[in-house]
Amino acid sequence: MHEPDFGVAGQTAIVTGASQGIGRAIAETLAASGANVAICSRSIDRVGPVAEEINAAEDAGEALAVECNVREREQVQDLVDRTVEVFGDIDALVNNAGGEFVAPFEDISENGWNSIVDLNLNSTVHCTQLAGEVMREGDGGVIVNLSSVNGQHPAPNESHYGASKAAIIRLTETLAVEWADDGIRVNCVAPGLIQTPGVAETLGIRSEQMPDREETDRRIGHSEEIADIVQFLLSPAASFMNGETVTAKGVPRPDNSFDVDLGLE
Ligand SMILES: CCCCC/C=C/C(=O)SCCNC(=O)CCNC(=O)[C@H](O)C(C)(C)COP(=O)(O)OP(=O)(O)OC[C@H]1O[C@@H](n2cnc3c(N)ncnc32)[C@H](O)[C@@H]1OP(=O)(O)O
Ligand SMILES: NC(=O)C1=CN([C@@H]2O[C@H](COP(=O)(O)OP(=O)(O)OC[C@H]3O[C@@H](n4cnc5c(N)ncnc54)[C@H](OP(=O)(O)O)[C@@H]3O)[C@@H](O)[C@H]2O)C=CC1
Repeated sequence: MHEPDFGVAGQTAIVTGASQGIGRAIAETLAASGANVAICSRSIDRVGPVAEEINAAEDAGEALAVECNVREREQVQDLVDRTVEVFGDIDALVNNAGGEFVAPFEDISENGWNSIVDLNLNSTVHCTQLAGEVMREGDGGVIVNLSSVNGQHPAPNESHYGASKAAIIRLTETLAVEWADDGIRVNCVAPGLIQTPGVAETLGIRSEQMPDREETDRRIGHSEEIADIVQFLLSPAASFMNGETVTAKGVPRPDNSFDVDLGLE
């Protein structure tokens, strides 16, 4: 009888933006399954405690915390170097760090546009090229990128974010083809609205003010529900998936609306 292998034990995975939210859930999930994780954020004071918590857990993989702004290529190179130094190799990369602000297109300055494209798209390029170099010189690997439903469908006031997340989907598809012969799979996850500190900040509300999952039939997702999909894509069970985008948005929202008042006109 065939038994599916959803495991990641023994893998070394870089997870960007892992001090909170989806990235933290991904790091904790992979480590709980026996993977070693190199996790980063812009502040060692924020990401360090996540690594400490993982390292204190029994029967989990090890965590290395690195202060790294993924918008800065030389800092990403340091993240890659330190991961190889400590764990010996890189098997997986999860390009999770990202963000946005909500604003009408006409009100987004050149710097505002560039900051979101830089944070979401260019950082994914830095991490993928530099960690990908290690994978290509070694025995391949697996990459998972975080896009968004807003990269698949239009949403007002998210032009910069939507454009950067749509580009991530096409980058995923292109690299899956380019790097297939290097033994590298590249896939993508496109979440709907997920309850995280970042979303609460974007919406200008406290996390606990967000509608709870039970309060609405079009509920907001939880970070762990995205982490589980990422683990699947990194596992041997997904060995025949390459260049795909997995959407996770609960009940479909054909009009792409949220059950949250964004406070915008
Ligand atoms: C609505 C539901 C959302 C659903 C989808 C969820 C998507 C997510 O990604 S949620 C999780 C992400 N977390 C966050 O987005 C955190 C909250 N946002 C931020 O911390 C920041 O906005 C940032 C990280 C996204 C950008 O930071 P940074 O690059 O440091 O930006 P600066 O403050 O230096 O500003 C650069 C530039 O952008 C202009 N700007 C900033 N906010 C706004 C705004 N609300 N409206 C218009 N313009 C904005 C800012 O003025 C600067 O431009 P210049 O003034 O021309 O220099
Ligand atoms: N939550 C949602 O509804 C959705 C989220 N997504 C995507 O999922 C990903 C995670 O979102 P979410 O968990 O909500 O975000 P949060 O804002 O809650 O967390 C973002 C994480 O990224 C880190 N980070 C931000 N900027 C940088 C940077 N320049 N370099 C390194 N780390 C950085 C933050 O750490 P620190 O501040 O310590 O640097 C934090 O750990 C993003 O790509 C987002 O676009 C997609 C669809 C929906």
